[in-house]
Amino acid sequence: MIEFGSTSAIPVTILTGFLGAGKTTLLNRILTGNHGLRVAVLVNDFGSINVDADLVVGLEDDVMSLANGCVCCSIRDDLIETVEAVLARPEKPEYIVLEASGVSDPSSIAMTFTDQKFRDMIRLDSLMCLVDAEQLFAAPEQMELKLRQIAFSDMVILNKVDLVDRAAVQKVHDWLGSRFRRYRLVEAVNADVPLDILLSVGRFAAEQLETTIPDHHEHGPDCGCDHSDHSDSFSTTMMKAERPISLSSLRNAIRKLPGDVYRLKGFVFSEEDPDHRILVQVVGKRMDIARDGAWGHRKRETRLVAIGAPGALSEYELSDALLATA
Ligand SMILES: Nc1nc2c(ncn2[C@@H]2O[C@H](COP(=O)(O)OP(=O)(O)OP(=O)(O)O)[C@@H](O)[C@H]2O)c(=O)[nH]1
Repeated sequence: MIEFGSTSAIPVTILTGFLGAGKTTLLNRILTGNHGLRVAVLVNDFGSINVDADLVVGLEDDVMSLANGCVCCSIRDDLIETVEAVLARPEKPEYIVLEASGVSDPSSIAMTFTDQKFRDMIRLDSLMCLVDAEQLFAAPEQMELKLRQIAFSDMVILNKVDLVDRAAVQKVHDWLGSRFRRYRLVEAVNADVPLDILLSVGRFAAEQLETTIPDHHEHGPDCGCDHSDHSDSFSTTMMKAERPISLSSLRNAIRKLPGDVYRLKGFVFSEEDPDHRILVQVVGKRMDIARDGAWGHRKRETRLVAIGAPGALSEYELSDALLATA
């Protein structure tokens, strides 16, 4: 049985959910919310560029970035060291929020936070899972992971309900209801949920980690293999370019990406608007390309990261696809 820390322990909220479900969006809501807490933020991106850390509002120097791996496995030690560093700060945080990578298994992360080592210092408050109402049934080969992310959480935020009709929302409810005996769910648009169901709710219960994962008939029963570093299920590819690229060509190239590229995100130095950073967000087949702030003192360059099935895209193919047409 896992023991909880003392009541003076710093609460921790973990945000989990599949790639692109809305974790950073929720994190930003928490950070801009009216709670008056000194929050330490840990952001984990599976790819080698931590785009998310760059998108966290107003805390440029205060975000602890964990990139190039997943905190549930390959860079778990980095997570432990980062938590130790946060706890050693002269001005201790009053709250810790971790945005896990979209490929992570939350049970392993929860175990890090409930470890004896941190017993009196931190207390796992809640493990929240963002679910993308539009994309939940996309990439059925990843359903086992999506189920694990939901199963180990104490709250599901069914996000992006603006992108689907009520019948599709009901389909998600029915699907969850047929797999989980009990679950808590709140629907949201842009992860807009009340702060009082997010922070210091004390919902996490150690029993969550003993949950059995429902069968996922979409892809047969659990294969039982070792998902130790996700390399058997995911690959990540990065692209950097210093010369400006054409946005219209980029749009065309993105439309042609293979279907097993689940996520593409990053910043573009564009021909059309060279003074502003362009933010690219691709989740499944949905693409959003929008003007971000001025480059200011930042280096003008394109940095994009793609995550997909193993071998979905080589570095060469990504650069070729995105630059050849520039
Ligand atoms: N239409 C719509 N878009 C949303 C909503 N929530 C988030 N988005 C968009 O979805 C994209 C992905 O959102 P993020 O918050 O970056 O998702 P994430 O889970 O942090 O992504 P990863 O860290 O890459 O796994 C962004 O373009 C968001 O603006 C929503 O409720 N509705």
